[in-house]
Parts: sequence; structure tokens; C-alpha cells
Amino acid sequence: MSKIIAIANQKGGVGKTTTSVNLGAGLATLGKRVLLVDIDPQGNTTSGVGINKADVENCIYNILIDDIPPHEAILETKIDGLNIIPATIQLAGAEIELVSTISRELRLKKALGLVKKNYDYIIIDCPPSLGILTINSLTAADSVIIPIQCEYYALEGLSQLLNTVRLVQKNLNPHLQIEGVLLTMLDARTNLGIQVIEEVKKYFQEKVYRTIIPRNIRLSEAPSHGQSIITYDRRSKGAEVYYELAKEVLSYE
Ligand SMILES: Nc1ncnc2c1ncn2[C@@H]1O[C@H](COP(=O)(O)OP(=O)(O)OP(=O)(O)O)[C@@H](O)[C@H]1O
Ligand SMILES: [Mg+2]
Repeated sequence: MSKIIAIANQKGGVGKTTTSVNLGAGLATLGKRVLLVDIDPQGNTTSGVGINKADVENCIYNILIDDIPPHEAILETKIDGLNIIPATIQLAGAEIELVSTISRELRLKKALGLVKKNYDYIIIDCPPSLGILTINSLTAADSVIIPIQCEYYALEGLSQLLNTVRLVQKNLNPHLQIEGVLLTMLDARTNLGIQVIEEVKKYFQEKVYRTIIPRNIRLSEAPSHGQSIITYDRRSKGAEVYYELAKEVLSYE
């Protein structure tokens, strides 16, 4: 079985990239063949797995706009079984360039269809917006993981995201499901975190992952070393929880 999962929330800094990289690394460590797709012009997943963006020849932009075959952009990472389609700042222009393109919402779906059979999981790291790049991701995906930061206003903006999911289900991808809601950056020292957990569970019920990601300094350090938490510090709490998450995701296969 092969599954495409988009990691989406238009809110910035909620842990989309951290989750893409470390869930991807976790699944690969558990023996799955994983492809990360960086579709954010910030390219944080790309640098987060140790790829120097200046050296990237073909990126997701060339797939979406120039129609190059996806295998020409796929790179290996330092982790066995973990590949990536990188993003560079070139992608920033795609949002506008796609407006005048035929079947512009279906470009990623078409491309990933060509390589899907080679992977058990394809994980798409979405940008913090609900524009055409996120729409492409939701259209290509079987399901979506929504990371929610355990902070004030955690649920703010979620109705827009869920509306977008419904619009995509209705018009572009009837088969799209919510894979799960992931609580991130919990600060266990505050009551606020606990309140947010309760609120989110009331809203999403059984869709909320049992695994909750705490704040962990090692998780924030790993990207600057171009590494997943699993290679950066395997014994850290961050590695432990993302490994747990990978196992939880597999348990719903
Ligand atoms: N559990 C965590 N503990 C500590 N720091 C974290 C944790 N998760 C993420 N961070 C840090 O918080 C910042 C935002 O996380 P991340 O880049 O994953 O969010 P994002 O949703 O991808 O952001 P953007 O919307 O800009 O793409 C990063 O500096 C990251 O290293
Ligand atoms: Mg990001």
C-alpha cells in the first residue's frame, strides 16, 4: 500500500516542517520507503535533511511549471529509504505562474502518480497558506495531518483550513481524509497546554493522535545541522516522540 499524506495548516510555525522531516525519518527508520515533498518556497524541509539549496538542480518548481518527470528532481538523503523532492526559492513564483496554467490544481497529483508505486509513504510539507500550492497538495493527497500548536488561539483559523479541505473534497479529490490532528510544542509546565489539548480533543475527538509532541530543544537544533532528530540525537525526547508518532501512523494503516 502506498499513501500520500499532506502536512497542512495555514498558520505559520506550528510544526509542519518538523513533523514532515521527523515523521518521514521515523517511518524510514521503521523500514518504510518514504518520499518527502517540499512544496514550501522557504525550503525548510530541504535544508532540514541536509540538502544545500544552492546545489539543487531540479526542484518541485520544475515539476509543477516545466513538467519535468519527478524522478529527475528526487534526491537521496543521509537516511536509508528517505528521499526528497526539494524546494528552492524559485518556487515563490509558482503561485502566480500557475494561475494561467491548465488544470493547475492537478499538477502535483499527476506528477506523484508517476512515482507513487516506488514508496510506502509520500509526505508533503505544505507552506503556511491556503493558496494553489496547498490546494495541489490536498488534491494529490490521500489524507492530511493537521499539526496544532498547544498555544493560545490554537483553534483559530482551523475553520478556514477545514473549509478548504471540504472544498477540495467536493471539487477535486473526494477521497481526501483527515489522517489525524497532531498536538505540537506542548509546554508541560503550563496549564494552558492541558486546556488546549482538551479543547482540540473536544473538537476533533478520535482524530487526535495519542502521541503529543512536547517542546524539546533538540528538535529545534536539529535543522541547523541538516539532520532529522533521529540522526541528530536518537536518545532525545524529541526522537522518542516522533518515533512513537511514526508507529502510531503505521498502526492506522
Ligand atoms: N516540538 C518542538 N520543540 C521545540 N521547537 C520546535 C518544536 N517543533 C518545532 N519547533 C521549532 O519551531 C519553529 C517552527 O517549526 P516548524 O518550522 O516545524 O513549523 P512550520 O509550521 O513548518 O512553519 P512554517 O509555517 O513557517 O512553514 C522551528 O524553529 C522549529 O525548529
Ligand atoms: Mg514549514
